[in-house]
Parts: sequence; C-alpha cells; structure tokens
Amino acid sequence: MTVANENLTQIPGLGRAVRASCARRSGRRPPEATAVATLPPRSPAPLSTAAPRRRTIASVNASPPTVRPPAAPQRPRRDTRLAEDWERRLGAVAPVRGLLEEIRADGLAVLADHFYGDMLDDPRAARYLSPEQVRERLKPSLQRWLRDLLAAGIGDLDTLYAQQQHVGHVHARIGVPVDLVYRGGRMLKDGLRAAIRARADGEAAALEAIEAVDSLLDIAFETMTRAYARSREDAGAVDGSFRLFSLIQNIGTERERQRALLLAWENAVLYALTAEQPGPTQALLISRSEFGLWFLHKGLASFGDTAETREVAAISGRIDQALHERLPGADAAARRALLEDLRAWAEEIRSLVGMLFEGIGDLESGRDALTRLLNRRFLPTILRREISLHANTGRQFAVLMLDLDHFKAINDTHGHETGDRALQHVAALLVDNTRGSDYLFRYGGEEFVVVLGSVGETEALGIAEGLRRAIAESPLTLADGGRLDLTASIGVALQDGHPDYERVLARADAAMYQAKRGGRDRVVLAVKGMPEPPGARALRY
Ligand SMILES: Nc1nc2c(ncn2[C@@H]2O[C@H](COP(=O)(O)OP(=O)(O)OP(=O)(O)O)[C@@H](O)[C@H]2O)c(=O)[nH]1
Repeated sequence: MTVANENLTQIPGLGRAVRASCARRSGRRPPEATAVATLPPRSPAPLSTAAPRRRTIASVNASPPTVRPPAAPQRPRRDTRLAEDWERRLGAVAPVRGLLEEIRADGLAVLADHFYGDMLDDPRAARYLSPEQVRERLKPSLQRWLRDLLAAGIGDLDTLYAQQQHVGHVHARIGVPVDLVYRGGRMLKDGLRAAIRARADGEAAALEAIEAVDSLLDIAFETMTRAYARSREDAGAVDGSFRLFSLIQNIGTERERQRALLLAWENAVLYALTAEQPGPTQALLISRSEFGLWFLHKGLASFGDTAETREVAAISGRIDQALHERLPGADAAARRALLEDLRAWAEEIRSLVGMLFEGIGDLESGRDALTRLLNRRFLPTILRREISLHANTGRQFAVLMLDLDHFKAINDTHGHETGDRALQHVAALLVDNTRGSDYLFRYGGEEFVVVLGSVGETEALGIAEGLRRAIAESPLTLADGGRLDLTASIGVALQDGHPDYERVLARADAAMYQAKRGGRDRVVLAVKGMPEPPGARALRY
C-alpha cells in the first residue's frame, strides 16, 4: 500500500493516455492491451458508478501497431469464487455500516499519518516514497481508498475489484516488495481495529465490525496480490525473451558459427581416432570443446530448458562417456566403431541445434519489421531496468518521444511506400545520431521512443536537438531524384525518481504534444504542470 495510493489518483490510465495520443497522432489504433484496470473517478464520486475501462501500459507490452476494430467494453476479468467472496464480505459490512460511517468521517487522517510515518522509517520503502509525495498525494489517496472500501456495497463490486487489480498492477510495475504491502495491510487493520473499539457500543458490536472490516481488507489484498503476481509473471516472460533476444543478436551468424564449431570437434576426433596415437581422451571430450562450452554457457541460457536442449545435453554426456570407456586401449577396429557412433551422435546434435535455432527465429519479432528498431514490447523491460539503475546508482535517464511532423501529408502526396522509406530513413538517422548505449524503439506509426541512459538534462536536450537537426537537415531522396524534407517534434522527459515507468513516458508524451502545439520541428522539455494532450485524461502531475 505504499505507492498504490498515489497511483489511485496519479497514475490510472497513463498507458491509455499514451496509447490514445499515439493513436491520435499516428492515425493507427494502438495495439490491444491485455490487462484491464479500472478505477473509480478521482474525487468523491459514487462508487457504484461504473468506472471506465482503462488500458494499462501493457500497451507497450504489445506487438507492433496493427489496425483493429474498437474493443467492446468489458467487465474486468474476475474469478467467480473470489467475486462470491467479495459479495459475502461486502454483505457482512451492512449491519455495521453506521459505525464505519463514523470512522470514515473522522478517523482516517490519523490512520494515514501513522501508516506513512511507519513506511518512511523503512529504508526499503524510502526508495519508493518521498516526504513530498507522501504529503501531497499518498496520504490523501490512502484515505480515499479506505473511504471507498468502507463505504462499498455489493453494487460496487466491479469497481472495487478493478481498483484493487489496478493497485496490484502498479505495485508490480514498480516492484514494491510483497512483504511491504502486507505490512501496510497489517497496519491498516490494527489502526481500524483501534478506531472501531474507540467508537463501538460494547464488545460484541466492536467484534462484529472488526470481523467485517478485517475480512474486507483481506480480500482487497488478495485481489491485489493476484494482479501483482500476474503482472510479474508477464513482465518476467518479456524480460526473458529480451535476454534471449539480446544474447543471440544475429541468429543466422550464430547458427553457422556453432555448426562450424561442432564440425571442428568432429574433425579433431576423426584425426585423433585414425592416428596411431589418439592422444589424451580429455582433449577430445565434447564438453571441453568450443562447441560444448558455447552450449553450456550460452546455448542453455538462450534456449532454456526444452526437450531439445535436454537431448543435446544427454547426447553430449553419452559421447564423453563413450570416449572415456571405449577409447583407452582400443584397437583400430574398436576405434572405427567408436568413431561411427560419435559421428552419428554429432549428427543428432547438429539437427537438434538446428531446430533450436529455428525455434527462436521468431525472436526477430523483437525488432520492428520496417525500421529494424526495437519493438515497443521491450520498452517496459528497459525502463524498469533504467529505473532500478537510477535507484541504485543515481544515474539519471531520459526518454525522448519523437513524432514525425505532417506525416499524413507525406503519405497522401508521395504514397505509402515513400512514407515507409521515410520511416526507415529516420530510423537510420536515429541510429547514427545516438550512442551505442541508447535504446531506440518504434513506438507507433510515425512515432519513436529513445531511451538515453546516464544523462542529465543538458546532455539529453543536446542529443534530442542533434536528432531534430539531423532529421531536418537530411531530406529523403525520392525515386525521381527529388528531395523530401522531414521534421520531427520531440518531447524530452528526465526520470524524476518516480518508480512507475508509465509516468516518464507520459511526461515525454506531454512534452512532445507541446512541441507540436508550439509549431513542430522542435524539442520541448517536460516540466511540471504541462497540459495533457487531448485524450490523455489521466495524465496528471
Ligand atoms: N507509410 C506509413 N505510414 C504510416 C505508418 N504508420 C502510420 N502511418 C501514417 O502516419 C500518419 C500519421 O498521421 P497523423 O497522426 O495525422 O499525424 P501527422 O500527419 O504526422 O501530423 P502531426 O503529427 O500532427 O504533425 C497517418 O496517415 C498514418 O496512416 C507506416 O507504417 N507507414
């Protein structure tokens, strides 16, 4: 419950904001998100009002932009058993409603003070919290969250459920330790118990209210935890595929290299087994060969635990065992037989490794097919890493949101193919005018995101200005020899210590929108209080 409360008011729907503006500018619908997070309106709105469906930053988890029909409104995905439990627990609150109303009316500010006082004392929580955030946003939103929970009736189930889910997703994005969340839950229970006892008319009434509130908090935290776990699993899968993707950058070359190394081992064995003196067995073991070392250190890490990798490992073991057992003292005929077996096993390995490489061919989808820049689905992985690096080392990073100007007119005047060539041209300029350590993503149709690691404001603005100038000064040469001038609007946001990666993206987006409004072909730095782009309703500072 540390950051979640802030996010109840600050974060909801940032992904939607970014996606909406992306769609707005690109003319293409952003990809569908998987997660559905719905929140009640910010201020004292009735909980029973159905909350709008919100998309989360799963936006950037999705595949490249595609045109899709509008999504039908959906209720948040719910587990039926959990929903029944919610209903039961909300029902149990009814008889004690009067007492809870009293607590809602005057008891929550003290509780929020106590809660955040304790959290700020915890050095781990300090990573996610600043006294200013706590004072300005977190305490009020914790009170709001509690007020909503204590006032909720069965008709509010959808909203409540989605609210807890959202909190869980946010905790996962930020990486709040689960035990800290549970500690927060425990503190709230203790505080509410004390408040109930202070106001209840007798022990029996107090116990009834305590039981009702405890069970409500329990189920709220269970719902959050489920969403948290699902989010972490999804993020883990993407992180995993990114590791794999970055490990084997050029699959074709790597595959040929490993074929050659396996062949080199086979030749060494052939040479040794047909020579008069085969030499030491140890030198022939496949596990000691360059291929064997590659497989152990990189192949297994890259391909993971699959039937094929297990089979390669088993055959390699068989090869080494046969060499140990059958080579020492073997006569020419025995060596010939051994050689035949070894070559047959090597052939099996070759075919299995070929299959493994084929299986990861689709990792090429880690790159955008047109521009060869990184696919946006890896953006959360990179931003989470940068945020964690910033927390651990203080190294700041920046996000540039770059959108080509009047791109529709280019398509309309010169055709879609020329538009595609312009996108490739700009992608190449981005590569040429950034550092090797920067990450370049195609974010939407004619929109790019650049993540600059270890930069301050001046350097980030310098790189952004360099990109702007490079694009403005490097027209695309057309098939008929003519030239097509291009410009871009760039929003720059420096990481401000906020642990949620959606926020820095949304700030860069707002700055980019200002660059468009200011006349295009310019760089704008995100500053506090910048107005939201239309459609980005949840973009709040
Ligand atoms: N050729 C090509 N065009 C694309 C691609 N993806 C999106 N677009 C086009 O990009 C254009 C974006 O247009 P708008 O969002 O109206 O923005 P704009 O014309 O660049 O105007 P401003 O952003 O306001 O300067 C649309 O016409 C899209 O069809 C693509 O992959 N290839």
